[in-house]
Amino acid sequence: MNVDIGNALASVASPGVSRDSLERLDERVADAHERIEAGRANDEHGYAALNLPERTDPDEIRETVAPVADADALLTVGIGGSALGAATITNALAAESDVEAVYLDNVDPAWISTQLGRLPLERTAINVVSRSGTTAETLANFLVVRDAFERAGVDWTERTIVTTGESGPLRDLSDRRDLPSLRVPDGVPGRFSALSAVGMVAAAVCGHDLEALLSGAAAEADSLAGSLFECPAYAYGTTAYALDARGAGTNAMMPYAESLDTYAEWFAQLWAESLGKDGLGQTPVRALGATDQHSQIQLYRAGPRDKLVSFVVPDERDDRSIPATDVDDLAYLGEATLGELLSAEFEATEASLAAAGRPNVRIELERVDEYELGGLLYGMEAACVLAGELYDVNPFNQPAVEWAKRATRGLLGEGTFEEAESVTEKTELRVER
Ligand SMILES: O=P(O)(O)OC[C@H]1O[C@](O)(CO)[C@@H](O)[C@@H]1O
Repeated sequence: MNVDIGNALASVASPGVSRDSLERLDERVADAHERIEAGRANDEHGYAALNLPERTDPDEIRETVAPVADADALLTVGIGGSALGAATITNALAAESDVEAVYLDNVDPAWISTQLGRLPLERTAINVVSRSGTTAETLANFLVVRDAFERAGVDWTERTIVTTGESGPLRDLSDRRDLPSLRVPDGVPGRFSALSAVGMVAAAVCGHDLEALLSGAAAEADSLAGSLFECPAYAYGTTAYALDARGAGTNAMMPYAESLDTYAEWFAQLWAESLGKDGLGQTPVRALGATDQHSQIQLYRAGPRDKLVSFVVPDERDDRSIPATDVDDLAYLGEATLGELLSAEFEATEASLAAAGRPNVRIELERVDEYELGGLLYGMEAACVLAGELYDVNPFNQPAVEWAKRATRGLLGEGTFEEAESVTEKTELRVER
């Protein structure tokens, strides 16, 4: 990935960051880079995720998924970082695969039943992913999926791949049933695990090029340097941090490729769960170009000056011509292609924000393929770790999510939890029709 931060400079936008401020921040980037490299060298928790390009073994992953190589559909049962990385890869590359990748990353009963009802279970592989092995939604969905396979007379043990930690209920089940399984590498938080077996099992079952994904990530890793002016990932992380410090508390991630829609969702978890700490953090918002030009841009251009817009744009894309028309007013379209229209829309929207003095950053990819995706995922993870250093927060934990998990377990009778009692003591001011 390449990054252009020109439209985030104070000479263009407000809030904006001046060149001088970037120069001063670059001294902190040098220190942060040293810290990150030390964390990588010692395989410290979290930093270890930035070693995945050289640690992940594509052969081991392909061997493990070989029993389900005949699948027409892949049902991934996982949530958060145990689904979004894989979904980003397989949804971005869906046009290249004959395998339909479905993600059960919620417990909405009607939706789950619809998915199970429409898939050819006898030719569907099950990919169960949970780092902790204890996540209620994932385990509940897995119990439901198993039951559905059994009712359909399909042996789920023949079609299941498990990715989890070294211990926990899912590890126990996997060992007990001798299921093909892989380990979530130690020290790699869920939202930073797309380039491990967590993201790669789905990519392998869908036939994507694991080596290309990892070498794209490795190239990004090689670009990490002690200056933001030499490292796209750090340039992005520093700019986002600097803009937040100057009032842009919202970061709208707006890829100009339908295939990158899930990437924006993955970014939202990465940015929110990593940096949302100690009262700090920039709120990630998902948007999509050109679609959200017709829903969000009014606000981004004329609303409060509290947003950074982050565009992701591929330079090359498969194209489709717009047929010529005898309607004079539409002649300008008939002479173009959809890709040219989308690129013009992107450039026009980027320029429209700059013209209104609204900060935005461009993240450039050559095209949406395995190599570039690997680089994008790694680059944004490194940008996030760098931003964590600048915010001086721990980007690798997520203690605030545990309250609701305890309350849920209490409400479902799995022991006594004070959080569950608080749920029943809700303050009410009901307004009824
Ligand atoms: O992989 P696991 O342990 O099932 O967790 C799933 C997700 O839930 C979280 O722990 C948040 O609840 C995320 O950090 C994680 O990606």
